[in-house]
Amino acid sequence: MPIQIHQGRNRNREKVNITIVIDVIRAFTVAHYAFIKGANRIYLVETVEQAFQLKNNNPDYLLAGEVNGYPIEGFDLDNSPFHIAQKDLTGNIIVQRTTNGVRATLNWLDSEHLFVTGFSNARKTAEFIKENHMKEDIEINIVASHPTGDDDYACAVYIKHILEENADQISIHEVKQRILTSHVAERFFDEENHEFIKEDVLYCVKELDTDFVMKVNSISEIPMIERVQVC
Ligand SMILES: O=C(O)[C@H](CS(=O)(=O)O)OP(=O)(O)O
Ligand SMILES: [Mg+2]
Repeated sequence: MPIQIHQGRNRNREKVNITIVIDVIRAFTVAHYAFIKGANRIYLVETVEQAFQLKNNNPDYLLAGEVNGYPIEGFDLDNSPFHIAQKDLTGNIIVQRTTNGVRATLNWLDSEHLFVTGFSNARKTAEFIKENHMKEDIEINIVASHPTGDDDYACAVYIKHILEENADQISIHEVKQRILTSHVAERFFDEENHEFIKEDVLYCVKELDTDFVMKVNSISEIPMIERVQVC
């Protein structure tokens, strides 16, 4: 059961059975909260233009995301888990465009099973895969989507430990510390920088006990994240 960790949003290898794309700060923490707040599905798009095109054809869709971390003019939502957590998104369809998490995911659509997660749903995702997909010869690819950020990499190592059944050898406190002290987190703690709020990173390190995982439906015309219930 080879499990490899790959860092960065670009693709480096052939098709695998299972890919888990991680974006802790902040895209897939946002996605997790969006489902908690009632979102129905999340379409993934590469560009801002594609997002606007979808909205033109479907005015009810909510556009969410960022470019290099900054909110996008004309979008309904930014890339803040803290802000998303204040919304009621019951039944809403979201279109997400982000720099790392979404773009990395779009590079792995040919995986037999493709999951996305932040830290908030990492354990649940790893346990779901362990229970439902583990076979001797299965190849698992864990993608830490930020090209240099230790937030995603630390979470990838955490997931790998759970999948390999040696979670007791990793300290969850250390994983959280690595996220909090990653260079990606820095600007959220900079009090001079009003574009970024520390609450976001604090939300990103909260492990939540929810009853679903986030799986990508890649045969849909536009790839989308769906909520898969865990028994
Ligand atoms: O908005 C974010 O937190 C980041 C921005 S970036 O990594 O600094 O470009 O995007 P994400 O795709 O959520 O990592
Ligand atoms: Mg990120």
